[in-house]
Amino acid sequence: MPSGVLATRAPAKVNLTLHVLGRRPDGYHELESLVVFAGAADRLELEPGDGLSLRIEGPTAAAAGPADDNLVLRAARHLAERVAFLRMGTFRLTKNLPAAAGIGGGSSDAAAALRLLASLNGLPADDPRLFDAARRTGADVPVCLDPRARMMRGVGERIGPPLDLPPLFAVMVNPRVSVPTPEVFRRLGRVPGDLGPPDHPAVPGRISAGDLVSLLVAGGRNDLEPPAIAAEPVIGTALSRLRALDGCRLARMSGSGATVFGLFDDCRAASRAARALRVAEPSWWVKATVFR
Ligand SMILES: C[C@](O)(CO)[C@H](O)COP(=O)(O)OP(=O)(O)OC[C@H]1O[C@@H](n2ccc(N)nc2=O)[C@H](O)[C@@H]1O
Ligand SMILES: Nc1ncnc2c1ncn2[C@@H]1O[C@H](COP(=O)(O)OP(=O)(O)OP(=O)(O)O)[C@@H](O)[C@H]1O
Repeated sequence: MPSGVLATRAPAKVNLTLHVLGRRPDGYHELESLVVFAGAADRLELEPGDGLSLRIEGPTAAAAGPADDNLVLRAARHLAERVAFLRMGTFRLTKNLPAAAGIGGGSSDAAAALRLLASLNGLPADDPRLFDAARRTGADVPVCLDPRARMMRGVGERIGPPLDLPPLFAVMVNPRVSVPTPEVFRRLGRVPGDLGPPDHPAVPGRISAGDLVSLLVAGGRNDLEPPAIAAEPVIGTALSRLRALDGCRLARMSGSGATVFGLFDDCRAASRAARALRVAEPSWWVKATVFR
């Protein structure tokens, strides 16, 4: 068993598509989503020891709220309820990603905590108790457990096999507004029980970046974009700004927003676009990155 400090990255989750099929009788929404992970990430360390505690630092630490309520601790407690004599310790979270931003920052941190606890306690990555604890922590946590491109269905509990997608060169933009996920779903106005049929295009196991972008443009969408823009019109402005940049092939919102992303042909085009946007909107969070 490891005894030194353990560390892992908690990458941003990006919904390249987000189809809402309808609302289940329990109020949650049934989804189909192609999920990828960005180079942009938080970092989580675990120093094994007595008890369970968390220190948060980094540029977006304040937005993550009080430590006691943090999804890292909530995930650890859910796992401790399922695994007897779970070894824990002190977590140190370096928060770089914007919070309540549609990029699953908290969910990815929670999944990272479960990975570190699994490794400290010698639990196999496919231990069902890890998945159960992830589900209990939040809808986006299961897909973040093994952060690789996949289809996610149901309310996030039906995870497809990893997809071998080409790297996508992207610019992520957060116009510094936060939109609570429940409010965006509420504004969608779906009635419980009205479930439409699945309509997401099949994503081939191997596909070129050009074909993938064409598939996303022709057959994909984010159904939460209109209600999120209604709540925070600046999201619409951020999308228009991205679309107007040289070489932007697709601009779309991730999750329930407010983060939006643009896809570009190569790393240079993405870096150039990010620089231009930072000059035009110095107060926005702008990050050139790669999605995998
Ligand atoms: C929109 C996505 O980000 C897409 O990846 C996720 O579905 C949201 O995942 P999350 O933030 O982990 O969501 P949770 O914290 O579990 O749920 C927050 C709230 O969002 C709403 N919610 C969430 C997921 C879902 N499939 N249907 C919902 O209606 C519910 O009102 C819920 O109370
Ligand atoms: N580790 C964490 N990082 C960020 N926010 C956290 C964390 N733990 C708890 N929170 C709380 O959770 C709320 C949602 O944060 P998070 O960044 O996970 O949202 P999100 O990016 O919209 O997630 P999703 O894409 O899964 O809907 C925040 O308002 C914050 O108060």
